[in-house]
Amino acid sequence: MSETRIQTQDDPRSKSPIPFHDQVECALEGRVLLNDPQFNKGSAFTIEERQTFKLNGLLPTAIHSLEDQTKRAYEQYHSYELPIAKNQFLQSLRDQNEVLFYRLLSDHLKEMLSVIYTPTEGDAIKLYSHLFRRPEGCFLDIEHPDEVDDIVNQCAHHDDIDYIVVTDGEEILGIGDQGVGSIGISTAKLALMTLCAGIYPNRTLGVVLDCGTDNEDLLQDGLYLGLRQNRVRGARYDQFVDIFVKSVQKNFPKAFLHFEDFGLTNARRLLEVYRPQLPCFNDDIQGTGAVTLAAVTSAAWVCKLKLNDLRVLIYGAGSAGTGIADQVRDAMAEMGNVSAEEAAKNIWLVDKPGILISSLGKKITNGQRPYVRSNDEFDGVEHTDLVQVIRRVKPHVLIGTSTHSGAFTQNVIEEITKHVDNPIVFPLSNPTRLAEAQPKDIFKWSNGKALIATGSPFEPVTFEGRKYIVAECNNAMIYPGIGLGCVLSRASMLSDSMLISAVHALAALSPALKDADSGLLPDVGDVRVVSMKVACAVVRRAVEDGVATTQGIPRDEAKLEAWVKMQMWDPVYRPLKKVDPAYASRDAKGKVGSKISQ
Ligand SMILES: NC(=O)C1=CN([C@@H]2O[C@H](COP(=O)(O)OP(=O)(O)OC[C@H]3O[C@@H](n4cnc5c(N)ncnc54)[C@H](O)[C@@H]3O)[C@@H](O)[C@H]2O)C=CC1
Ligand SMILES: CC(=O)C(=O)O
Ligand SMILES: [Mg+2]
Repeated sequence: MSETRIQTQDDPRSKSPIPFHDQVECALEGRVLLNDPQFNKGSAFTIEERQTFKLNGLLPTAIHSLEDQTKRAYEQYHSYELPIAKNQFLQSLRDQNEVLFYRLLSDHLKEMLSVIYTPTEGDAIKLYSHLFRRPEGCFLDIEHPDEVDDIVNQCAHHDDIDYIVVTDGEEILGIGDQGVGSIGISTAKLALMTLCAGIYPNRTLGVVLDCGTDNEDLLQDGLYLGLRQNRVRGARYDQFVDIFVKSVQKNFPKAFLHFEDFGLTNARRLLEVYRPQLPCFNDDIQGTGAVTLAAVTSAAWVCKLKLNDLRVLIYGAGSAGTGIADQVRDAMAEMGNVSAEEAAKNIWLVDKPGILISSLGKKITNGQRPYVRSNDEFDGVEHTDLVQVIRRVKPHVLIGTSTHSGAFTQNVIEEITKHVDNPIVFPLSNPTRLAEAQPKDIFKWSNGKALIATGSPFEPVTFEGRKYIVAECNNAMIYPGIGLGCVLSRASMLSDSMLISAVHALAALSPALKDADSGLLPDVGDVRVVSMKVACAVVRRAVEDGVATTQGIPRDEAKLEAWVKMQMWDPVYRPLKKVDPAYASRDAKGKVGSKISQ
């Protein structure tokens, strides 16, 4: 939306990278206005607005508040039984009235998060070509690279885009290659950016790079909406991604680029290529690494152990697994004042071939290489037998990022419990059905000793009358705050130290610091406050690292918090100001002509 700014020179808002919003300029009227989710207020349009924007006769007489509308929408939400139907209801609300959509979700975040994110969004992505009604986001296909630049520019609502999520759809939320339907992960991650961190919804862009799909079910599906061909790989793929990134740099030089759910062969490689070139981030590698390190840090406090004394075993050494390994290694190195190589000795990786040892040679990926062990260390051990590996390593921490449902068996949990007082066990694979173990089983098999966090939400567990809150260790707890911090500081890059600052800020909010059974990470219902605190830590570190380009960022802690909060978008209706279409900025016009909806 285009905002009218009313400021004095001393107003702290004059130094804000995100414009302040007293009023919203709008050039639309009549049905076109009602059909635009960005401006539509439905029954909440005032008498004056109904007159000014030619809405009389297009709405029932009564004027309702946003609170009334939220009540009605909540009732409607509950008239659907299946999570996927609830997901589709919320999607249609988002298509109709953006403020109401975000308000409903903000008021019921804990209840609805699993419906708009993992696991239900994974089902919606899988069914995308069958449930499709209205496009949302930006679709770029590898057969038309010369159109990328124009489309990227046209798809944006606003000339100033703050945050872009892009996926190529190869490894979606633990359910593999989902082709063009993966647009749903970009738009879902953006919805969370707005909900959890107050990023302005119209200053975001969700993108899918349609490079084909290797998912046979999709290729055989007559209703499939993407490119019906196998994935393009190699030089042509790299060129296509590069054209997209260059287009982002050209059209939206201030934007932060978030890579999501790229496949194993590309995720880390692309991050390494683009990290020095523009402010960007891979959520599955860095976001997952950061949130997991925060949960491990908080578990170490509970166990009264130092982080760098922990032995960590990671099962499933792909993007998420190696991202966690890197983050934990770097934190251990910093804390112990030792080299990364030395710190890596505390981390063991297991993948399909079993424990990663040097004789695996070319099967080892670049991301796994720092953690490869000598063959001798595992002499006499069946390399693919997790129980035997645990017997040899005696880990304090066991993390699952494998998509191998049930891999943490009773024998596995009993074995780890033999060697340490409180095993730290995180089955992080999504969706729920792919978790490496059920928290209630881990708790029972460890005699209530385990400290547990999961990738998808789980109910609290009980053992002998004791109730234990299972923390949701999902990157959604941290990437919104990191993203907000980068956007507000207009950081030229996301440095490693900014990530570590984000981790410390999150870990410091752990409820387990006060009560060991109350969860290793804050409750998802508190994520907005968490994001604000994480953003402050990221902004502060960006200034210290000299990568912040925003001028006049407050140094004082309380002022910094106020400055961050002030720039977070809230789902409330703002007065609409009529502007002449001929003079309106692009965002005041809403979607026009052939623009793809966002
Ligand atoms: N909780 C969170 O915040 C996050 C969770 N995840 C979840 O982690 C899982 C993995 O995601 P990515 O790392 O992106 O995928 P990926 O494909 O990059 O990595 C998966 C790894 O697990 C390995 N693997 C598969 N089956 C195995 C088995 N039976 N034994 C040992 N290793 C096995 C694969 O070879 C691969 O190296 C997914 O379920 C995903 O949803 C991913 C990102 C964030
Ligand atoms: C949470 C997430 O990013 C994933 O499962 O891929
Ligand atoms: Mg992901």
